[in-house]
Amino acid sequence: MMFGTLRRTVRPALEQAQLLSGLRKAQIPWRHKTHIRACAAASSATFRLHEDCLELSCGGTSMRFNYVWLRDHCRSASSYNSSTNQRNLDTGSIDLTIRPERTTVEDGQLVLTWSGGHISKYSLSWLAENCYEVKKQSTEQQRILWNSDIYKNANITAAKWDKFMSCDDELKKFLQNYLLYGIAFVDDVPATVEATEAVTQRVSLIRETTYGRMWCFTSDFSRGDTAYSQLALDRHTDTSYFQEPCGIQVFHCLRHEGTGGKTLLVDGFYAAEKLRQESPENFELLTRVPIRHEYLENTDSHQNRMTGIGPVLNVYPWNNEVYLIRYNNYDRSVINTIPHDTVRRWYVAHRELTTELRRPENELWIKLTPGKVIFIDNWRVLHGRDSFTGLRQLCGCYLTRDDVLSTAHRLGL
Ligand SMILES: C[N+](C)(C)CCCC[C@H](N)C(=O)O
Ligand SMILES: O=C(O)CCC(=O)C(=O)O
Ligand SMILES: [Fe+2]
Repeated sequence: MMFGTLRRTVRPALEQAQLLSGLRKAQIPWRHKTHIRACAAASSATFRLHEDCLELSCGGTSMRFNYVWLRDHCRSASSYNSSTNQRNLDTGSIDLTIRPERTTVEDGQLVLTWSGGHISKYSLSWLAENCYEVKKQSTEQQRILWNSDIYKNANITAAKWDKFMSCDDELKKFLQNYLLYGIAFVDDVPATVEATEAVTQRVSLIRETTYGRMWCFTSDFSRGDTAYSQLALDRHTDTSYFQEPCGIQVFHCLRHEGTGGKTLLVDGFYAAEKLRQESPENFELLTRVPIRHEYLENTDSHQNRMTGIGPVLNVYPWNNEVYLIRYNNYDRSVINTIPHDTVRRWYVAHRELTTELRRPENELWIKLTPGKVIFIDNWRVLHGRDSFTGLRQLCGCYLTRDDVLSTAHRLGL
């Protein structure tokens, strides 16, 4: 997370643990466990000063804090502006061999006195929430991974247009579903581009791309891409050719007079976790090999040339949690950044992931009808469609993930 960009209060560690235990565990077969000990609530702790770090033991957890880190994270008024949530301290001026002259634990706080007299105080709960030892065992985002049965049995209700547009609680419930499952619906939306735009703006900012801000498309080959045909599209994520693929895709079927055209949804993280369990080496390879995706369009009215580079599975290095899947066999470009033997192993790993993604029990098929707007987490859930006949008109747009998460955090999620 970039300093200064993300200004939000961090959910207290214990609250996060409670949220986790409140989820139905049986539905999250491959969720990483969060082990947050009672430390956050503890008012006392013992410490030891090592050569390059302070070791704090509280509530059965041992945490190690580097001395420069401690000085850098001082929350005193001169070091940190708590009204803008930004650092005042010049990190470049900290002596890299700094050590505290005096160390005490009083009233649930670690108190350090540095040479020169500056005093830093850290609450034990803040330290517990922010130490590596806890972070490496927790997830950044709680999710319920699903296959078709799990999703259907969860009986998630769609938000309703009227309530959604006026009531923050309805928006919050919708976003909670979106965060947990990677898909969420709003029903009874007027079948117009304007209403679709309004429903989207209730969530966050629209991300303009080469396809426009709000787009409306049909099988007219108006763009150089298979989406603009009547052909079936296998499961994929969109805009994998962006350095930062769009976070969310919104679809609203305004009209369909014909057959077919059902929407396919697959939880990419469910498949990825299966792969991790069954072939850790193949999973690991897909997190390491950089893959290029490309959008090359050269028609009379549109010239585009875009390239995005990144592995199929993106994981946070400290806890191995998957946070983004790039999977688009149509737009995947030439593989030329790895030697031939790694290429061979990559195809094996990719095949295994493909097998998981294609298991019929993992497929959720939905017929989008006028009035039903779907929001898809394009970093997690793959979409596709059945071939179709007749006039079929879809409108929608993309959103950036950061903006949507920010709305969710504002609502306390
Ligand atoms: C959604 N909309 C029709 C506007 C664009 C479709 C983009 C298709 C592209 N192959 C991709 O997967 O990113
Ligand atoms: O036509 C559809 O249902 C979806 C097509 C598609 O994958 C897209 O527009 O991104
Ligand atoms: Fe797509």
